[in-house]
Amino acid sequence: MTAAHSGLIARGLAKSFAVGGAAREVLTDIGLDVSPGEVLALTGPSGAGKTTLCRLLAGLERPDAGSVALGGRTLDAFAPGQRRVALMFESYALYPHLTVRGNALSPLQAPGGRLPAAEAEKRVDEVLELLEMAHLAARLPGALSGGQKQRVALARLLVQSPALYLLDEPISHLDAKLRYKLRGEIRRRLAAGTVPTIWSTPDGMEALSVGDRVAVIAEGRIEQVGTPEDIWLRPATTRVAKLIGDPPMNLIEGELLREGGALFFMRRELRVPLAGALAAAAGEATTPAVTLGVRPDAMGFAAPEVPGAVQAEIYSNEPFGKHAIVTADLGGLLAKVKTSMAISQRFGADGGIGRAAGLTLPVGGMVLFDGASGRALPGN
Ligand SMILES: Nc1ncnc2c1ncn2[C@@H]1O[C@H](COP(=O)(O)OP(=O)(O)OP(=O)(O)O)[C@@H](O)[C@H]1O
Repeated sequence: MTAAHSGLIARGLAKSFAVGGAAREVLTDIGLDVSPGEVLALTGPSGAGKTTLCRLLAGLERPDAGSVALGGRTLDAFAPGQRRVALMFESYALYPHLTVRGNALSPLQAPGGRLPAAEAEKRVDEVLELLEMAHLAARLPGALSGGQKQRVALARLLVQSPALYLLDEPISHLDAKLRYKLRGEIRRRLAAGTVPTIWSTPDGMEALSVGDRVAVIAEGRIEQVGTPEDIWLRPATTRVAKLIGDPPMNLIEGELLREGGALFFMRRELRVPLAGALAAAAGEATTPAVTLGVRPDAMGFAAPEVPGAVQAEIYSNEPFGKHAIVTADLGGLLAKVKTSMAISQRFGADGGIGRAAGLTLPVGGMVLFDGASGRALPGN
């Protein structure tokens, strides 16, 4: 394989595992490009194949098909130790007999990564400080919490100067405060360098926040690769739409209806006029069955009698302090609306469960998907 750039290039990777005597393909035709200094966030549900893909790239598993190049050379014949890949294991794999500092220093004392002692110590100090672990430097892993162990594994990764960083769920076990802080700090550090990074996480919002680009994987296939904005505004499939967002996009199955010159999306009493890009997308539909995607923060509430408001009933009302998630029942169809606390409180002290409300739909900010394949219609 000739490399088009000096980052990571993977083409046609496939992997099966034998389960109960039969081969089960867990990765199919995976292609990825990660440029030098780029952070590619890899996100997908549990079991999608994220860890297996990281293991293939690190050389810990052999692919059944496909090829990997890094820094302009093909890695396929290289053993893990020859690949200059820094992999942070989901299971941490710490040395139990070494202190936190000893674990963090270990890659800098190994052949291939060795640094002069003073420089190695300095790098470890700096990374332990960044990860708020300096005060635990003399502890053994056995005396650490799960989140602290995860930070030791992170430290051991960040001290290295590899040709590729692979971070497999690097901050999943940290408390929320540290997770928010470190995802920014680590991203900043990785993005300032020239090493390509893959950051795997099941959390779609974490992926949007850390990735220059995001690759969404489901059932062993890449569903979409794009900038965080692409993935957010133009999910390629309903699967991607279901994985991204807190809460994710509302997906409403319905039908297209042409009346006079106008196009509508219909689902029982819900009737949404389609204009602009949505009308163009609707024009590409091959069957009337479509799915309309609406982000929870794109919808609003109005009094039920306001003309154009969709008649709904409050199903649940969850206050989060800064905003609220109100679930509206549209005649058996539940839609989540992300709204302000002030509006959610207007429904009453009890949350207004069962009260009538009007739901207003956005003019833009919606996506139409083909009802059968779940793929976004061209033109969205
Ligand atoms: N050694 C193995 N033998 C058999 N099946 C395996 C093996 N390793 C992984 N699998 C299967 O491959 C699929 C992908 O697993 P993988 O660990 O790569 O997913 P993941 O996306 O990393 O999930 P998680 O977020 O839960 O870590 C799963 O169905 C898993 O059961």
